Amino acid sequence: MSEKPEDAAVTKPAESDGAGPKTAPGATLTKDAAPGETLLKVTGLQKHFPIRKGLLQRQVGAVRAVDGIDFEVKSGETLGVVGESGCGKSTMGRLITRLLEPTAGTVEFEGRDITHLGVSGMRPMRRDVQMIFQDPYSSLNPRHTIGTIIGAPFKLQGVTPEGGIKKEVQRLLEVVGLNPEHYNRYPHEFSGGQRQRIGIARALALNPKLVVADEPVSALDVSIQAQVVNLLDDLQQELGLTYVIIAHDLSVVRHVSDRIAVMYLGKIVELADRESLYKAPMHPYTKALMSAVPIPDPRRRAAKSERILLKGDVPSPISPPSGCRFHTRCWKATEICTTKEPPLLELKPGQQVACHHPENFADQAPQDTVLLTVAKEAAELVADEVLAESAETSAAVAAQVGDRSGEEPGDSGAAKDSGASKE
Ligand SMILES: Nc1ncnc2c1ncn2[C@@H]1O[C@H](COP(=O)(O)OP(=O)(O)OP(=O)(O)O)[C@@H](O)[C@H]1O
Repeated sequence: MSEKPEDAAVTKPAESDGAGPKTAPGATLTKDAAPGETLLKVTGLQKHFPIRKGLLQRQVGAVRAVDGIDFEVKSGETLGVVGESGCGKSTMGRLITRLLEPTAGTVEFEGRDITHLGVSGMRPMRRDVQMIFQDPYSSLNPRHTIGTIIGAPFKLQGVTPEGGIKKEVQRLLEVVGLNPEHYNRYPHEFSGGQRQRIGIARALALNPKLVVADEPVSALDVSIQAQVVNLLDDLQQELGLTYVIIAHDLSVVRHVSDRIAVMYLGKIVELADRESLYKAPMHPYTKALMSAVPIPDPRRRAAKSERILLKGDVPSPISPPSGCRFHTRCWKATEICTTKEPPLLELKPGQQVACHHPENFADQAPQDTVLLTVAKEAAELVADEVLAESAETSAAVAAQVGDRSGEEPGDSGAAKDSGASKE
C-alpha cells in the first residue's frame, strides 16, 4: 500500500470542528439498509493521478489507477477485492471511503450520491464508513496511548458516548479481545496482531456501517492472520457490519468473502460469488491467481499442483495495453483481445466476467482462434494439464450451451480451442 493511514478520516484534525451529535450509538447497531439491500453503489469510478513535468508543471500524462469500475456492496456482506500489487485496489478503497476525490464516476452510499460531498457534507458519513490499514504500527501514533488513539474518533466527531470516552474505549478494547486495563499503554508495547486489534477498535468506535479493510492481515505473521480474520468475522456477525476486504491474493479473502471482485490494471475483470469463483473461475487472470494459492488439503494438493505462472509484471497503468489489458500476459489472447476491450458481462447468474475467451464457458469470440505470439509464450508457462483442462471445460460448456440454442449469452457457435493450442 502506498499511502500512510494518517489520511484516514478519523485521524484528520482538519475535519474536526466539534460538531455533530452529542450521544454515541450504543453497542447494538441499528442499520438503515436491511441485510441484502445495496449499501454502496459505485458507477464508472475512475481515479487518474496526473503526472506533471517541467517548471510549469504541465500535465504530461496520468496514472490510471482506477479506470472505470462498477460494483455494489450489499448490507451485511463481505466483498473481497483481489489483484496483484499496483492493480488499483488501495486507490479503490480510498475512493469509496472518500479519502480520495474521484476523477469520474459516482459513489452512492445508502442511495445518496456522496461523490462530491465537501468536508462538512461528509462528516456524518465519516462515522458510517471506516478504514482499517495494512500496517498496524504506522497507522497508530507511537506517542499516544491506545486510550487516546481509540478515543480520537469521538473527539474528532464531537461525540460523547454514554458513560464517557474512557469507558467506551475500554469496552471496545474488550470487544476486540484486548485487556481494557491496558488503556494507558503505548502501541510499541503491543504485538503486531494486538496492534491490528487496536486499529480495528478505532475503526469500530463510531459504529460504522461499512468497514474497508486494506490488506488487514498481510503485515502479520501467518499464525496471527487467522486470529485477526476470525475477529473480523465475529465482529461482522455481532455488529452486522459490511466489509470490503482488499488483499493481493485469494488466500485471505477466500474464507471470508461472500463475493469477490478481481481487479487488473484499474479494472474489474471478474466479479462473482465465492462459490462460483472457486468452482469455475471464468477469467484467465482469476484462474492464475487461484492457482497461486497454496492448497492446505494434502489430498487435493497433488491434484492441483500445476500452477499457472504469470509472465512478467503488471504493465504500467500510465499506458495500459489496448483492448483487454491482460492480453500481454494471457495464454489465451487472440487478435480481438488487442483491439476490443471486453465488457464486464454477467455470463452466468451471479458471475460477471470481462473476457473474450472465458474459462468454463462458451467462447465469446469463437471466430478468433489464432493465438498471439505473446499468448504462445505465456502458454509455455502454463502446465499442459491446465491447458487441457481449460480446453475440455470450455468445450463442454460450449456444447451444453449449443444444445440449448440461444438460452445463454455467448451462444455464438462452436467452441474455440480455449487457447490450449500452442501452435
Ligand atoms: N498518489 C498517487 N499518485 C500517483 N500514483 C499513484 C498514487 N497512488 C497510487 N498510485 C499508483 O496507482 C497505481 C495503483 O496503486 P494502488 O496502491 O491503488 O494499487 P494496489 O493494487 O493497492 O497495490 P498495492 O497493494 O501495492 O498498494 C499504482 O501504479 C500506483 O503507483
